Amino acid sequence: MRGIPFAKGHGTENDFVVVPDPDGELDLGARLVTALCDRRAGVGGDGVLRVVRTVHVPEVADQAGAAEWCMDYRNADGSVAQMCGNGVRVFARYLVDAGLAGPGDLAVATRGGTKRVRFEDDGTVTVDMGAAELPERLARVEVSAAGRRWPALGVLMPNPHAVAQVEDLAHAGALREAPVVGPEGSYPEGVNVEFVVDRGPAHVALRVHERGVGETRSCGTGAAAVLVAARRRAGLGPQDDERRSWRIDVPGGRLQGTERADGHVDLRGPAVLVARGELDPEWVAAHR
Ligand SMILES: N[C@@H](CCC[C@H](N)C(=O)O)C(=O)O
Repeated sequence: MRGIPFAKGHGTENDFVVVPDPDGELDLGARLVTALCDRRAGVGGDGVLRVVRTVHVPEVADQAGAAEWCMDYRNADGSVAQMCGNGVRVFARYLVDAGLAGPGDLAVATRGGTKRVRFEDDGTVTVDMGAAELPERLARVEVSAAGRRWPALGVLMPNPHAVAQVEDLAHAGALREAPVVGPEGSYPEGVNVEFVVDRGPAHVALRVHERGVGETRSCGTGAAAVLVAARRRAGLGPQDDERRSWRIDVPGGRLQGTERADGHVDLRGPAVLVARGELDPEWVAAHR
């Protein structure tokens, strides 16, 4: 029996198992996703990126005219999320590397809408992440971790984030458990939490605890949410030209975010393919 192909990649050390399934034939249940992401008994990753033609994914099939390929993203616990900002760069890199797309700009369908991707001359990849939403009901949430509590800003990118400005990233503690975000019920579908410190003008650093994963080395949608929160904190809106571009340091590297006048955030960063291989079909069958 032939093995099922896969690749392994990362963007600022937010790592993914990439599983090509062009015609939507793979039964990618939560059990298999969890097993693939297991760092000891599986391939290991923060999530899975299924590479599938958009027409075969009913939730996003309306994007098929704009984007041939859909990034079907799953968190390491098997849950589904709207978008993955680091994942979409790795996904685009995979499409080109596998000959499924040309090397020019391309569009990727996601549950969070169609994303435009651009390959830069220096090898980095820029993604139009769309515009952040800052709902009034999430304007004053609160994050608690390691015995401390901070006010936070809720940002939808479009997946849910709570951004807390802290004095020291170490104050968030070990982050082995999810930070508590209140008031209770603010995020009925769970939340990604970013802890942020200022590093200088238009320069921040963050740590993140991701919904469905735990602490990760980077989060692209989180970085975009942090950029928007930082600009708003500085009194800057999308129309303000001052400090549009920010350096965003994450534990796994550096991202660059730019808020455009239309409110969209362009996020630029690395996209690395590390390995290709075949999954043992018997192992896959045992984890369905
Ligand atoms: N690491 C991702 C975000 C992945 C989804 C997130 N855990 C969620 O459930 O919303 C990124 O780079 O954006």
